[in-house]
Amino acid sequence: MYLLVFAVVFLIVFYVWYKGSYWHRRGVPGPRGWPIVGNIIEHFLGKKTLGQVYLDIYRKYEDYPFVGIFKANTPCLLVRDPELSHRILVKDFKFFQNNEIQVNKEVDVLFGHNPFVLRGKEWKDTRQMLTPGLTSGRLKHIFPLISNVAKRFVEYIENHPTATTDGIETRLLTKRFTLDNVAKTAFGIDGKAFDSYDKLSDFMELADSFLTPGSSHAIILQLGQVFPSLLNMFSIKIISQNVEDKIIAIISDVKKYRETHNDVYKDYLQFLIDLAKEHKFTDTDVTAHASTFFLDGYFTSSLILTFNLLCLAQNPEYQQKIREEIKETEEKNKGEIPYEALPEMVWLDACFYESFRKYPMIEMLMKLCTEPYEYTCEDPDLKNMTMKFKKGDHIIIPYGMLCQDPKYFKDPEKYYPERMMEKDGALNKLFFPFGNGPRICIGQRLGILQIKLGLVYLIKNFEITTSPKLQQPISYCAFNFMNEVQGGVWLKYKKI
Ligand code: HEM
Repeated sequence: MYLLVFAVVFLIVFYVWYKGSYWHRRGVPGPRGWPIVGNIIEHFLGKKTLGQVYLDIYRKYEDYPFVGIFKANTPCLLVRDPELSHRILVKDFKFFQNNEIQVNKEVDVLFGHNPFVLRGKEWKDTRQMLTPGLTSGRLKHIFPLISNVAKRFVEYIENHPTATTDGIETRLLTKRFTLDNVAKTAFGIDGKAFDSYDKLSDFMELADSFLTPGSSHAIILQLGQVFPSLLNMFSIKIISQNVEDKIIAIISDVKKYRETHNDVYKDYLQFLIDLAKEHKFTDTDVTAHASTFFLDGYFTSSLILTFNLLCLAQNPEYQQKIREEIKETEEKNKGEIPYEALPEMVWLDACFYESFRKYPMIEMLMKLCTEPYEYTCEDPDLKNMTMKFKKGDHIIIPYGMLCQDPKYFKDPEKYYPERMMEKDGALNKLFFPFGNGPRICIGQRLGILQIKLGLVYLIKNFEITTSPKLQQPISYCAFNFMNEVQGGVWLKYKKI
């Protein structure tokens, strides 16, 4: 009996030691991992986001090009050397083609068609097929639709009962704007997001169930992030059947309407309907691709717009610089801000990217090694070490951590848009808010367009300040895929 107990205890201890020493056995430095929780106990306890836990480790190992850590029971390599990140995303992408998250397309029909979760040839073909729907030429047609939504956005704030008193919770406010944009441009319907001050329209309710902190979708997505094989292993759907059915029904109705009316449409849905004829898609396929636009276009852009407004409310001198730039641009363009003028607005551009840096939407990109690869660090500031990647290795690209590293961004806590005006300031090896390389965000032009247009309309019409209801310094909700502000972002809007 004693022998049996001893053998069991020995096996458990050996197992714990063996699992926990995984990276040491591969010659990679890093903290020891504990059973089940790995190195992310603070995340499980709700004290920190996953990104904040990684940031602590990133800072602790400042001389190393990479660190071996454990995300619960999954060993992951936290890359610190920006050159290695660049090689993984861009130069040597063929060795690291897949994102970590895996979704069963048969089970999760809508999310499963998103290029972000697709792999191999299917990813390549889908991406190639969808990209022409988001070119600059197509966006020019979408521009007037978004401008109209932006006008309603302004009216909504003008009449908002608490705009100048308690302020408006701006995370929800910006979601109203991007939801109406997405409803119009991807679904061809009116999202009715600005119809009420306290209630959500049906479409908004549907959309808000995705990814909103605490919602079942958000929790499942977060679980999928911590335990990457879980979704696939147990055939768990991120988008519930109920939501899926409703979205499919909306698209089928719009499609039927268009088939019986001869009007000309130039939106993204029409691009998909035309594509469907060529590729013999079902309604479900069309809906799935429209949902990619919906999921990726609605949530991300509203979050970035919120952070932009927060930064400008905290730094009114930059708000004023953008206001003057809007005036100058309008004077040159007969009182209008045309599509072509947006990229030329240098203060708008610098403030946009600096907000992105100061408040990263996500802390990291998760990648998988798809073919063995070897890398030797040659940065004189980091240890001269070699990493031998194996197929299946999980990799953390520390996008948000680089943004907060004083080695690369002086006084990272400071909001200083001028840094983005310096040569190569905005997009480079250290700063890649839309990812980089062959998997770079396909919707970045649309994201930039709707955020900048929203900013132009709001800054032109309102003086934006922080409300006493805003909890400062801000903190993030621990259990969320993206960085969501705890307690909301309360800002005041005074009509100019
Ligand atoms: C400001 C808004 C946005 C931000 C910050 C953003 C950011 C990102 C990031 C960081 C990635 C991962 C890139 C990588 O793995 O290297 C990504 C991928 C993607 N984004 Fe966006 N995005 C935004 C808006 C949009 C919009 C509006 C759409 C669609 C209309 C979109 C569609 C996608 C798709 C389909 C992918 C997957 C690409 C692939 O794996 O091939 N995004 N985005």
